[in-house]
Amino acid sequence: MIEFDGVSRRFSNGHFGLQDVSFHIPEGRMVFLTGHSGSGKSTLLRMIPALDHPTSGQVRIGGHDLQKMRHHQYPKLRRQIGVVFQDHHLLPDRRVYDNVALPLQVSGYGGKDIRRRVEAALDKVGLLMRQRALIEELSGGEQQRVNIARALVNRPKILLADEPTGNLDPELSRDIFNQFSDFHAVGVTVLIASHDLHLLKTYAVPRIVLNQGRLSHIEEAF
Ligand SMILES: Nc1ncnc2c1ncn2[C@@H]1O[C@H](COP(=O)(O)OP(=O)(O)OP(=O)(O)O)[C@@H](O)[C@H]1O
Repeated sequence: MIEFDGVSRRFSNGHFGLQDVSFHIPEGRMVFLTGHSGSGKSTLLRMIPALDHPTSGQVRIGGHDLQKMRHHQYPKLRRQIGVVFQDHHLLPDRRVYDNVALPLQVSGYGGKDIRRRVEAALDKVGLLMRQRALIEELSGGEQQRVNIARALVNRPKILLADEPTGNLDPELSRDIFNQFSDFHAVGVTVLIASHDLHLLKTYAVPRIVLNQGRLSHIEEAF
């Protein structure tokens, strides 16, 4: 499902964000991506929806070689991938509902379908009752849950999250990880970058460990 084959990313300043990284995540698996700050986690995640590209090596998603993909095919790829990235800002002066509906509007869904899907996604993250609230009225944890609902509303095959618990408190962080675990249970392939080792070790989930842009090792689930 997600395959990296000898992937390197060299930036214009000569620095390698990733160096010769290879792994394969089969469909329906949940995997953690760990490593110290600057080890290349975000660089790796950004390549999956083709937001960034390898300078050498291959990335294949669902059997499709991204290097051979044309720009006009990216929207189709991206519709299959839900992302919870730190820089995916919500619109603070718009309602929860509108923020979650946005990807469906972009994909051309009709009004009734949008309502059904948005409500289902908000229900999953426990925010159905807050759908009329403005984003700026929500707590940090609630906003993160809106982010997750927005990433899921297109029913993606893959869910990517980059430090999804940021500086949330431990209880909320666990809540959010449990939600990812639920999506994995219904067949979504889930890849989460996190350096919260304390939290990660409570889940029986394999880990890809990066060190200075290189794949250090893969730890199987205990
Ligand atoms: N556009 C860029 N130009 C030059 N160097 C970059 C660029 N983007 C990232 N880097 C460098 O590549 C390395 C990997 O960065 P990346 O953001 O992928 O790490 P990370 O593991 O996600 O870190 P963190 O946990 O702090 O978010 C870092 O040394 C970073 O400074």
